Amino acid sequence: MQVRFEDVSLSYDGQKNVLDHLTFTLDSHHLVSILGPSGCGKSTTLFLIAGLLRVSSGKIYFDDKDVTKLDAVNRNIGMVFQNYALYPHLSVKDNIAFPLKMAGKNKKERHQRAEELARLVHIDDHLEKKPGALSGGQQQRVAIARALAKEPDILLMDEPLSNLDAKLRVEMREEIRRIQRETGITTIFVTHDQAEALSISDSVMVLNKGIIQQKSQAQDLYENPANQFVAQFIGDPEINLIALNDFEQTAESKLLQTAREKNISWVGIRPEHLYRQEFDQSLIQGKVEAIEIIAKDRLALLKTETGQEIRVADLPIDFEKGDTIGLTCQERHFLFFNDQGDRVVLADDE
Ligand SMILES: Nc1ncnc2c1ncn2[C@@H]1O[C@H](COP(=O)(O)OP(=O)(O)OP(=O)(O)O)[C@@H](O)[C@H]1O
Repeated sequence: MQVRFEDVSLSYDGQKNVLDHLTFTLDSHHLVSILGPSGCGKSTTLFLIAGLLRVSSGKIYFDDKDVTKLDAVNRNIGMVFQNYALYPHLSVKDNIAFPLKMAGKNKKERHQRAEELARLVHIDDHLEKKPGALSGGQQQRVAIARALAKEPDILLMDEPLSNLDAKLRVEMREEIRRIQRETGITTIFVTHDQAEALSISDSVMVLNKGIIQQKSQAQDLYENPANQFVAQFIGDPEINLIALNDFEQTAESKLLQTAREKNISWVGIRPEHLYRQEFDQSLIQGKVEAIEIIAKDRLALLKTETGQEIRVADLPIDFEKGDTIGLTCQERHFLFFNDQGDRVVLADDE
């Protein structure tokens, strides 16, 4: 089922738009993440799709059907929340079967379907247990199975992995991907965690302050951010935004000269794209302020003479704190931004 917003705005107080004229299409049978910082409007978007909130203006379509005014119960949606929301007094099997009971299905049918779904989410060894006897990851498996019980057209997941520890989060995100692929159900996954969104989604919609910043495939967000916000939000450690004036002019190329002519203010360079270079050929020089080595990750923090901080990742640490070193980067990795934070693609930059 395709989900389409047409110029949708939502205001909780009748004054300020929490979602501001959103227009987007989420493709059928895809897993799409809505990603953004806290308070950007992710859950609000999800609740509008679910029919738990009403738009202030605009229209929502499921395929060609206008569902803007349709109640939640008539939208055929499955929902999974952060806190699982299972019934503690019911067994795993009865939790999964509960929506079918409400729909008046007979016991045999209910149990058959619950067992089938339990197998799908790999919880079939625990059918008779109560939720309290399960781990967080197992409880979330039950919640997913329950959400799928009525064969919804769309599965909505609101930060479903936030309550799990780091290792389990990684395991469960792979599981969600697998379950989505096996069922083919259109899934909309809300998260503030970029690694989560980038790793499991067919496409990612980045929101900030109720406005869509970019909607594209994960790798594209990293390689081709539409603006400074996306460039800074995607990528860990965060991208360096270096004032063009901070570059050493001795090694300046034609591309950087063009950038100056086009009034580029900032050059974005990802920490992993910087490497060491002799002073006379380096783009930028800085004093090493800190070196951080955590397992396989190596990170250095430098400061230029003008006080600009530069993060460098994945480089051989053949220098010490206090050393001044030269750095450079291949031009194909430059990302140019103007003063308004918009991306500017220079002809030579293609
Ligand atoms: N019921 C409400 N009444 C008034 N304002 C609300 C209500 N729910 C959310 N908001 C506000 O709307 C904005 C968007 O909230 P929303 O919960 O959609 O953001 P979010 O991106 O899901 O954030 P988080 O990741 O923190 O859950 C926030 O500024 C929030 O304070």
